[in-house]
Formats: sequence, C-alpha cells, structure tokens
Amino acid sequence: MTSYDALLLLSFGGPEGPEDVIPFLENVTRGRNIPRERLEKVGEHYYLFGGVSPINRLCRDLKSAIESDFAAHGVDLPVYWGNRNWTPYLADTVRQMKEDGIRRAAAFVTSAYSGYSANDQYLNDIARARDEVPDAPEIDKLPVYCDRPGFVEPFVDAAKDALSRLPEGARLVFTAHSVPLSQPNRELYVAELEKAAETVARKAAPGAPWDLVYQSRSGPPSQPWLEPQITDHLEKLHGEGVGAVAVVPIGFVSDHMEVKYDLDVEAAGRAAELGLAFARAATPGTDPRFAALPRELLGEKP
Ligand SMILES: CC1=C(CCC(=O)O)c2cc3nc(cc4[nH]c(cc5[nH]c(cc1n2)c(C)c5CCC(=O)O)c(CCC(=O)O)c4C)C(CCC(=O)O)=C3C
Ligand SMILES: [Fe+2]
Repeated sequence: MTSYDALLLLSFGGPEGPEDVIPFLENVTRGRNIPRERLEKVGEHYYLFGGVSPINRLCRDLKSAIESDFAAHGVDLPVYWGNRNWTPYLADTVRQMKEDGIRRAAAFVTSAYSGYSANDQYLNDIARARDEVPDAPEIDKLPVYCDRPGFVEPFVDAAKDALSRLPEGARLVFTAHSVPLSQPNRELYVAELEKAAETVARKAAPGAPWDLVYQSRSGPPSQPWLEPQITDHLEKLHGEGVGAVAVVPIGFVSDHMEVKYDLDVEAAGRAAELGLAFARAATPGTDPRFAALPRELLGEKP
C-alpha cells in the first residue's frame, strides 16, 4: 500500500509531573518573547492538574488507536511517537527508528492546520531532529487534514451533542489557538479554521449563526494576536441576550491543557459568572474515524 516503512506520530509534548513543568515551559518558549508572568500563570494551570499534561496519555491512546486501525486493515507498519517539547523527544525517536532500520517514515502531526505553529514549526522540528542523527531516516510530513471527514465528522457529532445538552437557540462558538498577527502563514491558518468551522456548523446546526474566536494568547500585550478572545466574546454574546453557548475546540485534535484549562476552567467559569449556559464539545481524541486518518493519508502517498 505504501513505500513508507514506519509511521511517526509527532506531537507537542507536555510535563509528566510537577518537576517537569518549568523545564517544559522553558522548552516551549525559548527565544519567543513570552513574558515571565505568563509562564508562571501557565505553570499554575499545570499544577492544578498535578503537573501532568493530558497530552501524553492522549498521544499514547492515539498511538494505540492507530495501531489497531492498521491491524484491522492489514497495514503492517510500526508506529513511533516523538515530541517537540518533552520526552519522548523527537530526536531520540528518530535515533531509535534509525537503529531499528527504518529508512523512510511518514509523520502524522497532532495538529490539523497550516500556519507556522501548526505546521511549519513541526517541519523545522523534523529537520532539526534528523540533523542530530547521522544517516537519519527520511521523514515526510503527511498533509494537513483539517478538511478531511476523519477530522470534521467527529466535530459534527460533538457539536450536535453539545447543543443537545443546552436549551434551544444556543450559539455555536468555535475556538482555536490564537497566534501573533505577524506569524508566517497566519492567513492560511485562519482561512482553514473558517472553512472547518463553517462545515461543522452547516452540518450540526444548518442555518444557525456561529462564530470563530481565539484562546490561549501568550505574547506581550503590545503584540497583536488573533481576536476576539473567547472570554471577551462570551461577555459580548451575553450582552446581546444570548443565553447558551456550545463551544467547539475546532483548532485542536484532543483534550490537552488548552482545552482542559482555558476552556473547561477559564471560559466555563466566565460563562457561569455571566449566567450563560455552557457546553464544551468533545475533540476527535481517539475517535476511530480520526485514528483512520494516518492510514487514509498514507494511501494517497506514492
Ligand atoms: C497554533 C497553536 C497550537 C495548535 C496547533 C498544535 O496543536 O500544535 C498550539 C498547541 C499547543 N500549545 C501547547 C502549549 C503551549 N503553547 C504555548 C505557547 C504558544 N502556542 C502557540 C500556538 C499554538 N499552540 C503560540 C504562537 C505560542 C507562543 C509561543 C510560540 O510562538 O511558540 C505555551 C507557552 C505558555 C503560554 O501558553 O503562553 C504552552 C505551554 C500545547 C500542549 C498543551 C498540553 O500540555 O496539554 C499544545 C497542543
Ligand atoms: Fe501553544
């Protein structure tokens, strides 16, 4: 089916305990002009969860789900896992792949979109990790998949489910990670988000109004980032007389910290203060349709 001899699951990485939190945050923000106060605040989000990011278990579970999908469809490829910011570090995974005799791998990234943070930075990660390993395997990133049914359909079901938990007339609010306006390929990132949100909205609540907003901004206040921020937007909707919101984290593939804290704690808390009914839609996570995407994308590659 493919000329690749391995699949590489490539993700962001996250701390596995309290002592990992600061070194992890330093890895993420090295050279990126993030204020120290923001780091300390984000550190608290992780401590609230025992210093453990949910993203690691999500990656382990997704890896198993991909392996099951491969097995069920007769795809005989090993699946490896490596991260940008924490163990298992990508370079160590690439070294292991080399030792195992892997020559050519396809990378499935836990981000569905184009843009610098969501795509280009992962390409840089691959190049840097390969530079560290003599005679490293070739690694091709699989294409962005924000428009694929395997990504979109789980969100359609999740949006319907969130709406079903709310009174009639709830507003669909799609949310994605903000990025600086100056970030390379920001326009493409936004265009893809709008398209994905539009597709999900059309299928989940035909004809109903919806919004795309942003969350988790981290730069200095002087630097413009994508807006509006979700909490400001909830206030605006409340002011307009909207009584309920179904929040769909369309910018993410799993319930990692940006979802568990910034939405389930912060945005839900703001909604509660406002008396706004709030339901958060699930992310694709290990949905079998999502776990089938690596196989489907591989099948399109020579
Ligand atoms: C577009 C985008 C995605 C979606 C695409 C994708 O999924 O890759 C994403 C995902 C994630 N971001 C994550 C964590 C963090 N991101 C930070 C900082 C930043 N993110 C940015 C953008 C994005 N980030 C940007 C422009 C910055 C500023 C610094 C820089 O220019 O790079 C910081 C620093 C502290 C802070 O928040 O200020 C942390 C801790 C985690 C792991 C969560 C967990 O542990 O469960 C995940 C999945
Ligand atoms: Fe981030």
